[in-house]
Amino acid sequence: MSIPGKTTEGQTPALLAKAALRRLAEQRLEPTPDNFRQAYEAEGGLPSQPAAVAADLAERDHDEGERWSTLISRVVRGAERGGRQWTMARKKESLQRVLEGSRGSGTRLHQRLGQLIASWDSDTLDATPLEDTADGVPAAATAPVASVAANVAPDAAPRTPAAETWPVVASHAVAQLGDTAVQALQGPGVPQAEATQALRQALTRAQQSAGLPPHEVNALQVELTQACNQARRIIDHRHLLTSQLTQLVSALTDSLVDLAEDESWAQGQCLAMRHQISEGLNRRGMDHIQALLADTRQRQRVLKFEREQARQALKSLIHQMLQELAALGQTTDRFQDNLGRYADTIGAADTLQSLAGVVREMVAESRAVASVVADTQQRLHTEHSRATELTARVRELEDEIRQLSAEAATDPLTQVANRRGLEKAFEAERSRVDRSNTALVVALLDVDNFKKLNDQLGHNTGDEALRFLARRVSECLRPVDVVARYGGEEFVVMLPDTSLEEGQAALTRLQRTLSAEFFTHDDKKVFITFSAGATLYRAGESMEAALERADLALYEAKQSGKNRTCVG
Ligand SMILES: Nc1nc2c(ncn2[C@@H]2O[C@H](COP(=O)(O)OP(=O)(O)OP(=O)(O)O)[C@@H](O)[C@H]2O)c(=O)[nH]1
Repeated sequence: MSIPGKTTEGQTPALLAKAALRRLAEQRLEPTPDNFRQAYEAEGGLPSQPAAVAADLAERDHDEGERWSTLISRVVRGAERGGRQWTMARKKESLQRVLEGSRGSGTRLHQRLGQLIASWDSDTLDATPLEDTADGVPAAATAPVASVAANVAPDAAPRTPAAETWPVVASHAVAQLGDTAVQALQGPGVPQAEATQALRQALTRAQQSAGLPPHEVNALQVELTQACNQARRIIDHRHLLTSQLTQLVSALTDSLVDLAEDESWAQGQCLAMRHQISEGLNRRGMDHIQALLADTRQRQRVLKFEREQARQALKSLIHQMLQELAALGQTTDRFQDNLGRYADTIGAADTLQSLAGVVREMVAESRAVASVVADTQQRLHTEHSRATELTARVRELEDEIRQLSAEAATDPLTQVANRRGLEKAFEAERSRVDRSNTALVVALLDVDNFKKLNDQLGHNTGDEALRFLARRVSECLRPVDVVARYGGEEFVVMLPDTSLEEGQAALTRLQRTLSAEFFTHDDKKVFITFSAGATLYRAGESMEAALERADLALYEAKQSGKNRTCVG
């Protein structure tokens, strides 16, 4: 610090120093060298900045001017240069935002302008052609625009600077999307392995791309686009295969009808399969149809075995009867022969005694023949009854097997109608409503907290709960009402000739009844409730349309506390 020897007012340096210390004390400032110098200069009426400081400031000012003029030249050049992603309008808009968002700080303004220009610089006209997104913005432009927009957004509530968050989010997104794509590509085959490897490599390079020069960024973008196109081709191909597979299964179900031993057996199952396929491939539907087919197959196998046994028994019975008849024939033939012999003997008999002997023989033999005939008759009668029984059983079994096709319309677990049965019933109800112009309530029922029940008491108890519910609903409603399992823990109920208010009241009554009951499973008492949504069928609409409204009402019932019926 330089202290001048004498002031203009003739005060000595010692006096000035004392006055400076007093000033510091009055202003409660610490006696640091800078504070003391300023107080000393103030007391002495000296210029407040020494020449060295002024020179220093002038130098800094010059540097600052240089820095800004370089930056502004870059802004001007950048603004004049065309770009693929950074259009003129976008550049103008971003520049505006940077200026508005950094008004309070020159340093920040400088820094953000620098970032913005760097982003413009990385956008060159020879970049790889990009695919347009639906809203017309080039897909690859989204990332830089988003990142810069985030960087230059005006400050609002305190938040982490976008420049710090964006790389973290982007890196996370790349990792997650990469994993998802790689998983989607999984499968045997060289193309899959190649596409997976290409995608992995491109993504790894993308994650390490921070600070790459513009031309390398462009190369990386090309690599990423190629890897994604390769992956997309494989996934598209998979979609195609799935739809072809669906068509194939559909064609197979048709030909199964022709190949089946008895058309009606296969027909029901094939119709159920075809119906399921037409509804689209979903996991629940596929599980359902597989269970249905497995159950039907198993029951048919048992019935066919029984029928075969009955047929065999009938065959051996008929064989036995033929033997009996043959044996009888032999006996009667022999008797016939003997009768001729007896006639000769009687003709030649010359004494009463010899005549009596022949007659005795004849009577004995005819008694024996009569007894054989009676026995045979008795046996044939018994065998005939047995054969009649067996024939009836074979017919019965064949009827049962045939009936299994009808059971493709019945849910094997709950024994109420399944979807196919429901559709049939709906068609019948619909034409009845159209004919008689009466009201039809369509309701969707859903067991409450069923997942919890399954989790806590086991899947078997869950199945039992569904059986119990289906039984109780069927018992409590009128015989004309239709109950069907819609899938999982959902049931559809159709109440013909019923107003919406009556339908709601009936379902609410059912809910109260059920709330007071329980079923036992493995010695445990199990209580279940259900929520319902009901709607009035509107003439001409599809079942799905009515169920959609019922579903909305069901949602309301669930949301408003469950175990209740809402209408929609
Ligand atoms: N035991 C058994 N469970 C089934 C069957 N079909 C579906 N489920 C189960 O039913 C449960 C349905 O659960 P969610 O859809 O979450 O419904 P929730 O637990 O009843 O909940 P809320 O409907 O909101 O009351 C799932 O756990 C399914 O696995 C079935 O045939 N048997």
